[in-house]
This record gives sequence, structure tokens and C-alpha cells, in this order.
Amino acid sequence: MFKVLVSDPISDLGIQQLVDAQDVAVDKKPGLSEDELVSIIGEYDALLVRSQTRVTPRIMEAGKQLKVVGRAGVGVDNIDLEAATQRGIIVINAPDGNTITTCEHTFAMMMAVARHIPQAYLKTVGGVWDRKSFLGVELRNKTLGVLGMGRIGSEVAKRAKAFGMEIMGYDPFMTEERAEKLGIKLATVDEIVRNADFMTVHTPLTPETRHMIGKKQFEVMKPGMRIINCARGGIIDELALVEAIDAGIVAGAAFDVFEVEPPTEDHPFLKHPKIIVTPHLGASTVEAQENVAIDVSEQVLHILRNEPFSNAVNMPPIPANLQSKLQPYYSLGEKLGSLVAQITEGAVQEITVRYSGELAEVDTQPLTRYIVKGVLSHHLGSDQVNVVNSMHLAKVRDLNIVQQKSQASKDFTNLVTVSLRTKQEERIVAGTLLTGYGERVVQIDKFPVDVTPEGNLILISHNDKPGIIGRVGTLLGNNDVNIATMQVGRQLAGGSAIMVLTVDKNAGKDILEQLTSLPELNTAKEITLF
Ligand SMILES: NC(=O)c1ccc[n+]([C@@H]2O[C@H](COP(=O)([O-])OP(=O)(O)OC[C@H]3O[C@@H](n4cnc5c(N)ncnc54)[C@H](O)[C@@H]3O)[C@@H](O)[C@H]2O)c1
Ligand SMILES: O=C(O)[C@H](O)COP(=O)(O)O
Repeated sequence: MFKVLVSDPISDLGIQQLVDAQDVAVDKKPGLSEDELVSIIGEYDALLVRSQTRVTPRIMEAGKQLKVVGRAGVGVDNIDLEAATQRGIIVINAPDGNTITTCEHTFAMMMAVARHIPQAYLKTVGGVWDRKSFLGVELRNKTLGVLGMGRIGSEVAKRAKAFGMEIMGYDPFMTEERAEKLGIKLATVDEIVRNADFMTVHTPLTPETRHMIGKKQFEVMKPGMRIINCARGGIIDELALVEAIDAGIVAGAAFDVFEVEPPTEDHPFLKHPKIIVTPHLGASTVEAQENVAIDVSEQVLHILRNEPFSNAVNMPPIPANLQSKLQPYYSLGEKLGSLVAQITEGAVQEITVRYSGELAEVDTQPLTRYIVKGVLSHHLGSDQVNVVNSMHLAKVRDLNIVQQKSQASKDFTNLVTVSLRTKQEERIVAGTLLTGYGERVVQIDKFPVDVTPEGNLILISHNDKPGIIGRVGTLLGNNDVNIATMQVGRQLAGGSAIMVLTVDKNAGKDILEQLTSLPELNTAKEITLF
């Protein structure tokens, strides 16, 4: 008999198939503390959660029988995926079940902020008949900026069109063809901020999306903008938003999510007359809760019964003989994918992986998964992509993955070359494992280099002219950024060249801008590899 623990409020109807299963016993115990969970989890084979239960390494360590953690929803930021993977616990989510519900909540919030509905309601039930203070705006003929055109963002865009709105969309995976299909205009964040009347965010929270809308964006924002966040707290800088409202730049905001949930009593949103809020209700409808619970219950049953399953967000088992050959390359492969994704501009259309030398003789598919994971994690968030789902995510985004093999490698026993093609450009990186020295990046575009792929790097493209290295060193030094290593690559003296610096801390946008304004320096990009 398999034992399943449900530790958050999950739809009874949705988990009925688990309750009815002859080989499963279900216990519902919502609201347990971490200590309480640790004390009982040892007897369970599966744990079902929403976003409240934090599934920590301690809980997984105590879950000696735990085979699967099922998340009835999308975001798995409350589950320690690394700890689950290390312990062979499969984590699955229900990515599709709450898309429409969250999209509809976004619309409810957009209309509520346009017409001041919560504020007007409060006054009316308080006995004040005030018809003057709540002059609203129409959605018709307004421009809506959508940041993140995935499942929810795309549904929001479709509905906004029915309201007569123009849509500007931004998403690193959005191609012009797809934008055309959806009838929206592809735009940059800057174009959206300067031109939209309403803006809604639908990305995961990643290092790249954190404070994606902050002080800098508010400074150039079209006055009168209304902003909606039903995705994750932290994508929009909360304090900068309050300042922008008080300065008369932003006309109103509607938030379902907060940087810290629940927000503290003195959170500036809670008493602000131009900000309306809901307590993370985006997925809270009867339909969505049933959908996600049905989806997750179905997959949990498959996993417990050792049947094929889908929607896993962490690592699959790999055959032992292949594992021993490929394992040393997993980390290198992922870093090469991440590195090339961080230096490439535009929506990715094709990833080509070329294996040369000994690697060409084995099944390299598991390694390719790591490389694709490295590429996609940069845009989708590392909690959303893993080696189980990386190829699937690439497929649903129409990304072409090409694997090539050649027995011969001119200079290395093994060489992994990854190139990324977008509409704008094709970028290439190559790496190898050097016996006794470890991972090395040996090529960036046409330039040979010798770089350890680790920590904070700055990639500079420049003209090979005297003095440039000194100017870069002085500028970083003056800004208290310590250079650990420096590599320069060029093909011809006096021609184009690259410089790869390893630095002790993140330099930040400001310093990168200063670097690019140096004479003879063309571009400067920051790369983070772990
Ligand atoms: N409020 C709620 O209750 C609720 C409910 C469901 C989902 N969510 C959240 O909504 C968000 C979107 O969910 P989804 O199901 O549409 O996910 P999704 O993965 O289908 O879409 C996310 C999109 O964001 C894009 N993206 C990533 N980085 C970006 C960047 N820097 N700039 C622009 N776009 C970027 C990705 O390419 C992807 O297309 C997630 O954060 C999810 O956790 C919240
Ligand atoms: O990521 C999600 O699916 C949403 O944030 C919903 O979270 P919830 O299940 O706690 O409502």
C-alpha cells in the first residue's frame, strides 16, 4: 500500500482518483510546521503540496520512502529541487491547469485598476455615495505591454485583443513568426515601458527578471501607466513602484503577489490609495484547483506504480555504464549552454551541439539534455528547467536541436562545441576536460581562449590596439572590481579581439556601461557561471 500525504489545501474532487485507488492510502494534513512534517514524512511514499508547504532538504532527508513530491500548480520555488534530485525524489508539477484562471485574474485586476472598483466599493459600503473620485479609463485603443509571453502571457494577449487593445510583447523565446500568429508586436522592455498604457508581467522570478522593472524603467515610463503583477513578487521593484506612483508617473497598480508573502502589516502597498492587492489568488478557482489536482494525482499514481509519467521537473535515472562515461561532462555541458545563452542576443531558434573525439562514440543524448538545460535555464529560470524536461521545453518552443559527431578532434581528446542561432546572430563556444586541470572553455566564436568556466566573468570584444588592457584594468580597479584572471584572444594583430576576465564580484550594469564607452571597446557582457 502506497501512502500519500496532502499537506496543503488541495481540491478533494481533484485527488479523488488517489483516494479511490486500491493500492493508495491518502492522509490530508494541511498546515503542518516543518518539524511536524519531518516527524511524520518517513512513512509516506508521496507528498502533495501547493505553494504554502516549503519542502526543505530536512523534510526530504526524513522522507526515507519518499518517491515523489507533486506540486498542484506551476511554481516549484517552495521545493528544494537540488535536494530532491540528490535523493532521487521525482518532483512533478501541473503546468497547464491554472493558466486560464490566472489569465482571467490578471484581467480582473486590469479592469479593477482601470475603474477603481475596490476603492469605490469600500466607499460605497462605508455609506459614502461618491461619483466624482473614481473617473476611470477604457481598455479599448490602449496599448498593453506583456512581459513574458508563455502560457499565461499568451492567453492574456489573446483576450486583450478582444478588448480592442494593441499588444506589445517581450519574451526572449518569442520569434517574429509566433508574434505574427498571435497578432502582437514584438518589442523590447524599453519600448514597452516608454509606450504602453498598461503593463502586465508573466515571467518566472529569476536573477534576470528580478527588479526587471525598477527605478531606471520608471524614469522613462509613459506617464499614466497602470501595472499588473499576477506572476511572482520581486519582478517589479515594490519600493520603486510606490515612488513612481507618488511622483505621478504610474496611475495605478494591481498586485496578486509580493516579494515576501504574506506582506508585513506596514507594507507600503497595503494602505496606498492607488494600489489594489489580492492574497496570491491567481490560481484560486474551483476549475483550476480541480485541474491541477487531477493532473498531479494522475502523475503521482504513475510514478508510484512505476509507469511512464510526465511533467517531472528534476533529474531522471541514467543507465550506470553511460553515466560513468558522461557524468564528468555534465557540468561542463551545462556551463557551455549557459555561457552561450548569456552572450547571444535575440530569440533562440537552433542549438547545435558537436561532439568530437571519444565522446562521439557514445550515446550523448543525456549530455545534450544538460547543454539544453544550460541554455534554457538562462531564460526560463533554473527552477523550471532540468534534464528531465529540457528537451520537451525546447520542443514546445519550436527550438531545433541538432547533434553532430566527428571522431576527430584536432587538438583535444574530447571537445564539446555548442552554437546558438537566433535571427540576429550565431554564437559559438567550445569546451573540454583537461586531465589534471578540469573544465576549460577553449573557444569563443572564432577566438581560441583558455578559460575556467566558473564564477563571474566579463566578456569584452574590442579592437586589438595598445593600451586597451590597461584602460579596462584601471576602470575596474577604480570601481573596486578585482580581476582574478585575464585572457585575450585575437586572430590577427590589430584586428578584432576578445578579452575574458574573471572577477571577484559581480560588476553590475553601471560598470559595464562605463566599459563600453572606453575607446576601441565594442561590447562588454557579464556572465555568471556556478
Ligand atoms: N498568481 C498566481 O497564483 C500564479 C498562478 C500561476 C502562475 N503564476 C506564475 O506566473 C508566471 C508565468 O507562468 P506561465 O505558466 O505562463 O509560465 P511559462 O513558463 O509558460 O511562461 C513564462 C515565460 O516567461 C519568459 N521569460 C523568462 N525570462 C524572461 C525575461 N527575462 N523577459 C521576458 N520573458 C521572460 C519565458 O520565455 C516564458 O515564455 C510564473 O512565474 C508562475 O509561477 C502565478
Ligand atoms: O505557481 C503557481 O501555480 C501559483 O503561484 C499558484 O500557487 P498556489 O497553488 O499556492 O495558489
